[in-house]
Amino acid sequence: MKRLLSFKYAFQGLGDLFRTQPNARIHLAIAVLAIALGIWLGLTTTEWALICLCIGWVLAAEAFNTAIEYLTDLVSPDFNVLAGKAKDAAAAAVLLSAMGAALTGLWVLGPPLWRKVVLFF
Ligand SMILES: Nc1ncnc2c1ncn2[C@@H]1O[C@H](COP(=O)(O)OP(=O)(O)OP(=O)(O)O)[C@@H](O)[C@H]1O
Repeated sequence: MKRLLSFKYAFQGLGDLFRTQPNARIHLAIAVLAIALGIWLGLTTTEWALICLCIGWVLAAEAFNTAIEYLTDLVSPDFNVLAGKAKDAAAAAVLLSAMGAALTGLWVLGPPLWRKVVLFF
């Protein structure tokens, strides 16, 4: 029962993430687009594994960033240089993960997409 409850709390966290964080919603929309493109392009198993890893990685970074923002606001509601640095570092983690995912997405989806475009014309 306790195990089941921890899943419930995790899903509560997911709900809060997508309700309160516009950036998480943007990343989710990009993930849905990448999955739709992947289905259309007929990716291989390995390519799907890379896309799934990237999606999980970026959304997890968003969740950690949100957790750090909440904790920072709790611990330091007033201006504090260290609080700012903590939030900036968390935001940098999201940026780095998104840049890695964007490059991987280009690498995996780019060539088959290009072939489709060339075949079309
Ligand atoms: N308590 C604070 N003390 C000092 N600087 C802060 C503090 N809170 C926020 N900042 C600065 O303002 C920036 C924006 O903080 P904010 O809490 O608005 O995050 P955000 O822009 O809403 O992030 P996200 O868009 O990822 O939700 C931080 O990255 C930090 O540089």
